[in-house]
Amino acid sequence: MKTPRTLYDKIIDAHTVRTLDDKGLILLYVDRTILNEYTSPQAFTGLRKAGRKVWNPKAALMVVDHVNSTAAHRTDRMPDAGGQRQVEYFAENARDFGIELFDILDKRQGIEHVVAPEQGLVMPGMVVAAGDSHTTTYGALGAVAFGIGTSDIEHYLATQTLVYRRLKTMRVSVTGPPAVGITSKDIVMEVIRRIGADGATGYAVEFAGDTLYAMSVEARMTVCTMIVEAGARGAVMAPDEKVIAYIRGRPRAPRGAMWESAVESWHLLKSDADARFDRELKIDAADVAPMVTWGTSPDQAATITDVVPHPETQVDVTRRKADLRALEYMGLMPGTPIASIPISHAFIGSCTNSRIEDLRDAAQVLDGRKVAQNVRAIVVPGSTQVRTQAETEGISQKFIDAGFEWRQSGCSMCLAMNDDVLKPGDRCASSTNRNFEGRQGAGARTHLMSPAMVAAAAVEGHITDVRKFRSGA
Ligand SMILES: CC(C)[C@H](C(=O)O)[C@@H](O)C(=O)O
Ligand code: SF4
Repeated sequence: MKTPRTLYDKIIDAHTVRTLDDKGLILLYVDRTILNEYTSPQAFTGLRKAGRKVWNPKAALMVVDHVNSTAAHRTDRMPDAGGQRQVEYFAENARDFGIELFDILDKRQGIEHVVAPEQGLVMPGMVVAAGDSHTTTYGALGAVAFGIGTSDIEHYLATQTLVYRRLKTMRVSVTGPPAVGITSKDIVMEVIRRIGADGATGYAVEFAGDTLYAMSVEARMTVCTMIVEAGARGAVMAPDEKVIAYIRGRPRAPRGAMWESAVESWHLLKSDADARFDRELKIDAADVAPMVTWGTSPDQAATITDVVPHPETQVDVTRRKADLRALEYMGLMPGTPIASIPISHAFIGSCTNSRIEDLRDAAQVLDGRKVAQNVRAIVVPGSTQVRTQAETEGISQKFIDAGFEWRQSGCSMCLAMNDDVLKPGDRCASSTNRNFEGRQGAGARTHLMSPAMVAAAAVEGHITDVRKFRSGA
């Protein structure tokens, strides 16, 4: 009898070129990569020095996303000289190595993790590795996907393979209907709070359970993106009919007979019923409430009805110290209700939460309301296509009417690598995924939450419970 296998193991087995040791080290075939201007330059320099070519230029796409401006009328000039050099070298590499590039003025440009699914470049059963940790996003489409470092990018480009150590497997099952107004962002933040910022280190996480399958593919991308913040080095979900419908007809999706046979094989992609996972986590969706981070690590989070915790109640000494330091950086007193913390900025964007349905959800909260006077609110669509669609649907107008700045796409204020940078002491309600010290600018304070929660905070001028803005809540 065959040993039952997890979906992760099935996909990795199907891509194993050679076993390199008896502890899970393998030579792994990788189907595709996406390159950005920030992590790829050294890889190309390495190839140039060694006089190597890219093995299969068609299996890569280059997208500018981290360093570019998101100004409404942007040009192809980058905000600073460093970014300009990166983008110019990026274009030179695209030309010299024959790889397709979506540059900053291309109407298909955007954050790589939004663009690749949008183009139909990622499909179930694939292995996708790319120079950005949030590559795990593609797990939502049934691919095993993970971030790699610069030397691995070079190895991949030259050979289409990686020296890869198999991960342990963790299944996160979320079941039952969520309470009204709860998003997949709240669910993944709750998972991270429970298992900790290193809880998934060394694991590939498979998301399972009816809750996420009842949600859209975009909502599933949010959980697969953000599980990186628990240390996961890979994410995957068995594809269902929604995934197939999502991919059908996209520019790079197969067509005709190829499509039919692909779909047939995708139906087989699931973990065996009795497959054993190294770790299991079960969450009842009804227990999840809107989540907000109060600290400087994504697991320093609380529900909207909680208060900022008292570090002295923390038994673990290391965690107590980390909590104290975080509260100092965040300028927060223990016992302060989360739903009273004033903000100076509101940011909706990032690969975690900048897809069309995130914008629709936030716009619904904003409908007929205004951003509080002392708040600067910014919305940055995940791609130029998302931006165009939001304009067609009238969503952009709702943001503008409420007092949000309507921007061009890019990573923007998710990280201080372009001109969207906060000042020391600024406090931002943010739909992003990282709240590290200085992430949005030196001395700036980040509170992670769902896009709808950011919209609600923007309106009230302080962090607040979005459920009171929701009809039916
Ligand atoms: C710049 C890049 C290396 C980085 C990542 O890998 O995640 C960035 O996208 C981030 O979100 O911090
Ligand atoms: S949006 Fe943020 S998390 Fe996503 S790739 Fe860009 S910088 Fe990284």
